[in-house]
Formats: sequence, C-alpha cells, structure tokens
Amino acid sequence: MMHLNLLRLGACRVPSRLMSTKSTSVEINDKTGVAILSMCRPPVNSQNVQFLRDLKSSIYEIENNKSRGLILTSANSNVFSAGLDILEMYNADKEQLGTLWTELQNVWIALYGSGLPTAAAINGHAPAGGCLLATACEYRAMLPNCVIGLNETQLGIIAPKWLMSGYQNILPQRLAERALTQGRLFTTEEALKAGLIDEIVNSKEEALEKCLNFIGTFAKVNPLARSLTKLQFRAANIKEFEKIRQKDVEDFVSLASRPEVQKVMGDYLENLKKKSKK
Ligand SMILES: CCCCC/C=C\C/C=C\C=C\CC(=O)SCCNC(=O)CCNC(=O)[C@H](O)C(C)(C)COP(=O)(O)OP(=O)(O)OC[C@H]1O[C@@H](n2cnc3c(N)ncnc32)[C@H](O)[C@@H]1OP(=O)(O)O
Repeated sequence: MMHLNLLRLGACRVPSRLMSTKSTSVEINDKTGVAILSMCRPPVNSQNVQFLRDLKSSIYEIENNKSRGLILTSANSNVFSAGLDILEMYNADKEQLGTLWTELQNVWIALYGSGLPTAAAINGHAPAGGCLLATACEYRAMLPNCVIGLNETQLGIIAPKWLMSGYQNILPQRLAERALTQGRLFTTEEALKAGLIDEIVNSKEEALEKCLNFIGTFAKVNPLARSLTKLQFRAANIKEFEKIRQKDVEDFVSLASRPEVQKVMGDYLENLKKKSKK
C-alpha cells in the first residue's frame, strides 16, 4: 500500500528527475529512488543500433545514479518491443550486422548483469529481442492478450546460448528446451502458467505498481549483499558469454549475411507489411 501511494504521488507531486535519449526516457522518482526506463521508438520499439545504444546508456546511467531499482517498460500502446529491427538486418553489409549484434549483446549484458533489482512492466507484445529484455529482468508483470517468447527457430534461425539464459533462469529445463525448439510464442495466460511471467495485470499503471512492489521487497536488504547474491546466480552465464562474445558476433554476421537467410528476412518483412496494411 505504501508503495502504491508513493507511485501515485510520483505521478503528481513527488519531484522526479528526468533523463532522455532519442529513443528512451528515464524518470527517477526522488522518493522511491526507482527509475522507470521507457522505450520510445515508435511504432514497435524495434531494436536498431541507435535504439540499442540509447538503451545501454540509459541502463548504465540508472546504475551509476545509485537508483534503488530499474523498471523497464514501453511508451508504445500495444508493443513492449518487437525485437531486432529487421529493416536494419535486411540488405545490410557485414559491418552493419556486426555492429547491430554487438549492441544487442551490450544491452543484454548491461541488463542481465545489473546489480540493481530489475523488473519489466510488459505493456504489450514481447517477441524475440523483446522477450530477451524482459527475461533479463528479475520480475515480470504483463498485460493480457499479448505474446512473449523466443521465436527464432520459427524464423529458421538459432538463438545463441546467452540469448537463452533468461529462459534458463526462469523455466524448468524441459519446458525451456521445448519452447525454444518450437520457437513458441506464449500468450500472456500461457506465460503465467509456464512461469515465464509473474503476474497478469489490467493496465500499465498496475504493471508499474507491481514492479515497484517487487523492488520494494528488497527495501530492508543490504544492497551490496543483494547485488552480489544475484550476480552469483548469473555468473556462470555471464562468464560463458564473455568467453564467446566475439565469436558470437562473427557467427551472427556469417548467418545473417547468407543469401537464404536474407531471403527469409525479406519475405518476413513483406508479410509484416502486408499484415499491417490489412
Ligand atoms: C526474420 C529473420 C531474421 C534472421 C536473422 C538471423 C539471425 C538472428 C539470430 C537471432 C535474432 C533474433 C532476435 C530478433 O529479435 S529477430 C526479430 C523478430 N521479431 C519478430 O518476429 C516480431 C515481428 N513483429 C510482430 O510480430 C508484430 O509487429 C508485433 C506483434 C510486434 C506487433 O504487431 P502490431 O499489429 O501491433 O504491429 P504491426 O502492424 O505488425 O507492425 C507495425 C509496423 O512495424 C513494423 N515491424 C514490426 N516488427 C518489426 C521488426 N522486428 N523490425 C522492423 N519492423 C517491424 C511492421 O512491418 C509495420 O511496419 P509498416 O508496415 O507500418 O511500415
């Protein structure tokens, strides 16, 4: 209840500091010390190089400002994030592909490896890279009638191991293996049943409130002890990622630049465009 009041106050009277980049905005409530990081790259928060750089710098800014926690959400009405910007992968040269993948890695490690309590207020669809961001956080509240999941195999591509880490942290191995091999997109209701999200909420406000309450559960826990404990759980995945990160970029570039993969992207884009015109 106390957190709810603080959140309400945050909307009107409690002073808050604002920071923004071209495609993100950050509001830190001075009373709760919690930062709300909103992704705002219309129409679907697709992740291009600039967006990923903005996201990374906002995450580090929040971390360096000694905020008490980070809530990730979207400023768009029905999409949390549509994942990598396919327009930026289609017909791109190898250097552009390498830069895009490197920036995706950078954002993932910034969020997954953050010592702060992190929560995702998933106020819309979260396929692929959108799911990656949500599952890098420690807690998820999601609106009904949306989808979330790693659908890479449906697109004929493979999610590397680090990209699967969020799933592996959250889902039982058998379920994670099945969902990843199927490239399954879970509805909100299925995601709750599977344990991929923690709560279903009826509005973005309620999602933010649940996230704030989650972060509030650490109010009496020593922040350093909390952070080191969290990172001990994530250390093996992070270490493994650091070992392969350069090779992973090379593998991605080699896969994504293959003519048959470029053709899949072109067809996929065309279908998306046809669907959006209907
Ligand atoms: C595709 C092959 C990739 C091969 C790459 C090779 C290796 C990569 C290895 C792994 C990488 C994985 C990470 C990824 O993130 S790949 C991206 C996968 N993303 C998706 O599959 C999501 C696609 N989008 C949707 O399903 C829907 O848009 C969504 C449910 C998110 C929202 O639906 P809604 O009905 O609200 O909106 P739309 O009308 O569909 O879209 C509006 C507008 O936005 C464009 N758009 C949507 N998604 C993307 C995107 N990911 N990139 C670029 N543009 C996107 C869509 O085309 C519409 O544009 P316009 O017609 O209005 O101009």
